[in-house]
Formats: sequence, C-alpha cells, structure tokens
Amino acid sequence: MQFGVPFSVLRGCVRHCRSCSSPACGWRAQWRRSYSFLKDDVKSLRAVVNPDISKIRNIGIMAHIDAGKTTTTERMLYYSGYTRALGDVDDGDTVTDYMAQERERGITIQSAAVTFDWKEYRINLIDTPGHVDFTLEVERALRVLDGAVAVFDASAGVEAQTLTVWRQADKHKIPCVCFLNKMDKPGASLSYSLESIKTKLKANPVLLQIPIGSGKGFIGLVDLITKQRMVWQGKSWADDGRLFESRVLEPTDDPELLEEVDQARGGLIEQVADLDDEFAELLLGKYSDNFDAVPAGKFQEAVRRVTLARKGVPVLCGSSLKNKGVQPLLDAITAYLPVLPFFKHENLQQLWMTVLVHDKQRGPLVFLRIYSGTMKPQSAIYNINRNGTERMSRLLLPFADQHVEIPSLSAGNIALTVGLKQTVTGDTIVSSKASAAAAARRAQKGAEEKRGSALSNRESSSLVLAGVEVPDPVFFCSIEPPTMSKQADLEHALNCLQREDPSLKVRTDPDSGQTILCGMGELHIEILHDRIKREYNIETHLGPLQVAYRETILQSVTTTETLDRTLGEKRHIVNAELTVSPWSESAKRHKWHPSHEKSCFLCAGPLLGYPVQGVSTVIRSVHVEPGTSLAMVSACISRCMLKALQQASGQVLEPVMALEVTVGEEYLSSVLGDLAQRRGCVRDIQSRHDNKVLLATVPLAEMMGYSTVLRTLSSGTATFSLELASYEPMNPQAQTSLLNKMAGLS
Ligand SMILES: Nc1nc2c(ncn2[C@@H]2O[C@H](COP(=O)(O)OP(=O)(O)OP(=O)(O)O)[C@@H](O)[C@H]2O)c(=O)[nH]1
Repeated sequence: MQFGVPFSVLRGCVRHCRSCSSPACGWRAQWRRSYSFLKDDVKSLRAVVNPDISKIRNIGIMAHIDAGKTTTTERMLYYSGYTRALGDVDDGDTVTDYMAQERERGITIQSAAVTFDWKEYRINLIDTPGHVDFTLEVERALRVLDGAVAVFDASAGVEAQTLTVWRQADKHKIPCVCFLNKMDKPGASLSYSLESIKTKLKANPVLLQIPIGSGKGFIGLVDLITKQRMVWQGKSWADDGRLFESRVLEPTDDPELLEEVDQARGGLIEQVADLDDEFAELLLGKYSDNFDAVPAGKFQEAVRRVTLARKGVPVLCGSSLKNKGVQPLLDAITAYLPVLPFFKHENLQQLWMTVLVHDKQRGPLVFLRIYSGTMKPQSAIYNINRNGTERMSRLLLPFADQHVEIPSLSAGNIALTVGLKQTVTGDTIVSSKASAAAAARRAQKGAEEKRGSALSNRESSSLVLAGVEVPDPVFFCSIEPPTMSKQADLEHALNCLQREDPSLKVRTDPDSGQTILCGMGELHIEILHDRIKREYNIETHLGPLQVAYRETILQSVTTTETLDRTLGEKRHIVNAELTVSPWSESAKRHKWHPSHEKSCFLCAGPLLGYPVQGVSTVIRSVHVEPGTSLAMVSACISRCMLKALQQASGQVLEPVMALEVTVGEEYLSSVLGDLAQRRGCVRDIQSRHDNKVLLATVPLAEMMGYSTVLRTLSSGTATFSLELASYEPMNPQAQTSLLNKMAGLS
C-alpha cells in the first residue's frame, strides 16, 4: 500500500472504483492519481488528522495576475513533501490550477484549497485568482482565512490588482506577509518594491531578509533576525531547491554583505521596538548594552505581535521559479501568521462554519471553514442563510482535486463535504437550528451589555451572518442551448454554476424570453461558456456581449396617475401623486437611507429599461377607494413612477473602468493613440524601470477585445488590468448613438 493514509479512509474509494467503470469517475481518477503521492507524503495527516488548533494556519495566497502565486504554491507543496514533482504553470501541470481552463491559460480562476504539513504545522492554503474578473473569488476566500501571503513581482512592486486584494484583506483585518517574488529578474528591486508597499498600500513593510546577489546572480538570502545565511546553489534547471546551504553569517563573509546586514538589522530592531512596547522594554532593560544580543526567539515573537496587530507587514523575498526562498516563507507563515485572530466564537458552543467554495463535477462538494466544534460525516446541519436543515454524507480533506475521506474534523480546519444540496457559497451553517438561535441570543445579549442598548433584530442577525458582498455584473449576453430539448440541462448547469459563483447572475429577458448571463467581465463570461461545454456537455450559443448600463434622471418631475379598473364585481380606484428627483438634488433635502437606493434600483429605466439609480422618489398622496386591492395600489404607483421617470429627462450611466497598462516606452504612443479613440482619459503615466505604467479611465463599452488589440500594438509585451471605477453619465453624442443602436437605427 503506497498511500500513507489509513486503509479505512480509502476503502470507500476502492469499493466505488471497482464497481464503477465510468471514465469520468472522480474517485477512479483519484485512485490512479494517488500513486503520485510519496510514501511519506501524507504521513503526518495520518498521524494527526485533527492537529491542535494552535498548529493550524489557514492562509490565502493573493496577488496581481502573474505575480507567481501558483508557482509559489507549487513549491510549497513540493517542499512539504506533498507532491513528488514540481508543477509548472507554463507546462500546465500544477496542483492548484486544476480546472482545464486554468491549466490551458496558465491562470487561476477558482480558489483551490490545499492541505499540507510543514514541520509540525498544518497549513490549509488557498490559491486565489489574480484576474480582476474573479475578485469575488478572492473576497470569499479571504473572509474565512486567518492570514494571507501577498505575492509581488519584485520587478513591478505593487500592481493594480494587488491594491484591490490588499483592500479586501484590510477589510477583513487579515494579517499579511509579503513575498517579493521574481528576485531573479534583471529588473527586480527590493527598494522599489518596499517603497511601493509604503506609498501605494500605505502599509508598513518590516523587512526580514536581505537578498544575496541580484537578477540572474540572485543566489540566496540572509535572515535578519537569526543572521542565517541561506544559499541555493542551483546550477541547473533541474535543481529543485530542496537542499540549500544554511549557516550563520560569519565575519569572514563578504564585507559588503556583512555591512548591509548589520545596517538592515539595526534598522529592523529600531522599527520593531517602535511598534512593540514589550520588545522596546526588553531592549532598554536586559539588552540595553547590546541590542544585537537580543535572542532570535524574542525578536520573532515581537515581529509576530506586530504582524497580528497589523502595525507592520513582514517582507520576505525569493524566486519561486528558480526554487529559492520558499522554505523560509513557509517558516514565516507558521511563525508570524495567526489562527482565528479575529473571529470571536465564544457565543458559539456548537459547530460554526462558513462555506468557502462550492465545487462541481463530482456533485455538490462544499468547502467549509470550521470555526468551532467538531464535524462528523453522516450528520444533519442547519443552514442559517437558507433557514433549512440538510444532511451531509462524507467529510474529506481537500488536496486541490484529490480528497482523502476522514472520520471527523475539528475547529480551525478547512473541510470538504459531500451531500449538501441547498448550501450556496457564502452561507453559514451550524449543527442545528436551536444552536443558531442560542448563538444569536448570546450575541445579542453580549452586544447589549457592551453598548447598553437593545439591538434591532436585523443588527443581531448580522452578528450571526457575515455575507459575501457580491459586486454588480458589468457585462451580459444571451445564452441559448443548441436545441430546446437541452434547455432544462442548461438551466441545471446555470443553477450549479450560480451556487458556486455568486458573481454570475442569470435572468430571463421579459420581452424575448431569452436566458441572460450577467458576469464580471469578458473573461468571466468566456470561462463560464467554456465550463458549460466541458463540464455539462452543452454546446451553447452566446449572443453579443453587452454592457450593463444604468439610468438616472436629470430633472425633478411631479406627476399623478389614476387607476380605475373593474375586476369581476369589484371596482378598484386609486389616485397617486409622486415626485422623482435626481439624487444629488434631493440628497440635500432628505436624509439618505440605503433602502431608498435599493427600491429605486429595482425600477426599469425610461430610456432602455436598465436599472435606475440616483433617483429619489417622494410619494405625495395616495387616495384609495374602499374595496380596492393592495395589488392595484401598487400597480398604480408603479405606473405613476414610470410616467414621472419618462418625463424627467433620462440619462444613461455607463460603467467606467480604471485601466492600468504596463508597456515598453517604444509602444507607449500607439497605446495612447488607441486609448484616445476609446474615449479614454489618461490620469497619469509613471515610470517603472524600462516600462511605462499608464493609468487611465475608459468606458467599459470601448474595451471589448482590448487584450487582443493591446497584444498587437505592443508585440505581445504589454500587460493590463481593468477594474470598475464608477458609473458615469454618457456624453450626449455617445448616448444618442447608443439609443439609435438599441433601436436598430444604426
Ligand atoms: N522569472 C521568474 N518568473 C516567475 C517566477 N515565479 C513565477 N514566474 C512566472 O510568472 C508567470 C506567472 O506565474 P503564476 O505562478 O501562474 O502566477 P499567478 O500569480 O498564479 O497567476 P494567476 O493565477 O493567473 O493570477 C509564469 O510564467 C511563471 O513561470 C519567478 O520567481 N521568477
């Protein structure tokens, strides 16, 4: 037996595979793939299925697209003994990018959870996507993590999407460690990267390592806390970096390096003492004669406190592709990142879990973060968001697309469950309805005592539920099955995909009856289309991609509407008067409440039927004759509202994107010329080594197919990222041409 996991654990798999001949059978594939495990690889998992909570690290790995998250994750898996061979994104054989599209495109689309052990720690690591179309994927991963590793391309420093994910980590108060990857690149710069962390992320970098050599000559690191000199003498591509020389820096070492280390270490001691009083006291007391003599253990503890308090972020460096610096990064994850730092679960004596990702193919697989209690297979659970009870059948430990069945899992772990049919990404589940009610009561009581005031029901339930914020889609298109007989299959596929990906919205066009897909970007829709084909075997036809506009009004209008209708024996008479005004105007007069915006948002705009925003409505009077039904009252007010909107000078609002293009100077003018034609507005042009970084805002409608055009303009060298900045009024010319186009006049 080759597996290193108990036979009982694999028995289900063996039985299943012997009786099942389907080539698509996941268990069969796992059975075959399982041979790729080293004998000892999962030894510690066998020894400790439920490690002590202090020894668990639930970590996300996040960054701008292409910074090297997946490559870094692959190295971590390899050095921890989880995989036998080094996976390579460029060869399409990584563990965490396991979807076919991810391997083909070399990008991460879906967060993948991987469990592995490093030294005496259990690390549950989630590789999140870097592309902005999949931001929600990062968001939902972050909210259940305890810490994150932010990976940077050391030659680019902070890039556009790094800012976005950093903001998300900030929102969830997640302590981070920064890893300056790609130190082997000729343009890699430690000082540039540190500066951009300071200025762009407004973070306080705490540099823990000094690189030895630069660019192609980058061979290793000196740890500033332990003064350990680590050198990877990899001379060939085949060198896997597993073995490296590690010894304390000696006086006979390169004097330049010694001086650099001394200076940097002195600076680090000062910086940490400024941020941590306990460390400052230690220095001023016992080690006042010689700061340098402070023990590494005490120094590390202080850096940990600084990291957890989010007063500073440890910065490490390396080159994942060249197999340098990943082992110290793993050490830093265990040393400086926490477990459960911010989730207070004293109110929850029972199970307390949050769904992370819903998987496909093998049926509904649901990733769960266990916050308290112990989870067992074959048990019923209560879903707070859906207000329903359902049963899970099996419990697994996730290894990207390979899973090991386990008999129980305790707090702190990330588990995978089979059998949950109602649960959707972002839901919170507990062991029973009674425990949810008790937790809510305890939470409310605690909050009341703290604030000395009673909470509304809504507020108290929000203590129990922490939902994922789902951004509004910016693109949509129709989707059609090849034949009507496939419509039900398509609906099923779309339902499954929506459970998995809340940023996908599906609706039916009221006029044409067509199914409409709404997504976060061109790539998002393209990937969904591809997944429907590959995973659900339905060859669908997509209509042209359209921008999700919004509408508002430019004038205040007061209007009345009368509804007089006889239905059967009954006569219904309503008369309503209301005023609609642009939000900016009415905001001066009325206090804003979020529910206002929501109710307005539900209206279809007067110009093209897009959702209306920025409109305030005041219902001035409603006269209702006796016997009139409520439905008639509501119908009358809706008609009155539509009439008012039609008279109030409609204005189309279009999504405007923040664009960042990194391009060689020689191609800058053609990129700028192209942007001018796209109604782009250049905000800034910065220099980054030999490249120019162009910051602009551009209407989304002008950005279709931009990646292909940019590739052509820059001979494939430029990169770009696009993120929704705001909804802005269209200029009259562009609006007229849009209205004509929609009316089929042009
Ligand atoms: N020179 C150099 N290239 C690297 C290094 N690490 C990764 N790369 C390359 O950078 C590219 C992107 O690497 P990935 O690991 O896919 O990056 P990612 O951040 O996971 O990308 P997404 O998942 O798409 O966001 C690949 O071509 C890698 O070979 C490194 O340390 N040095």
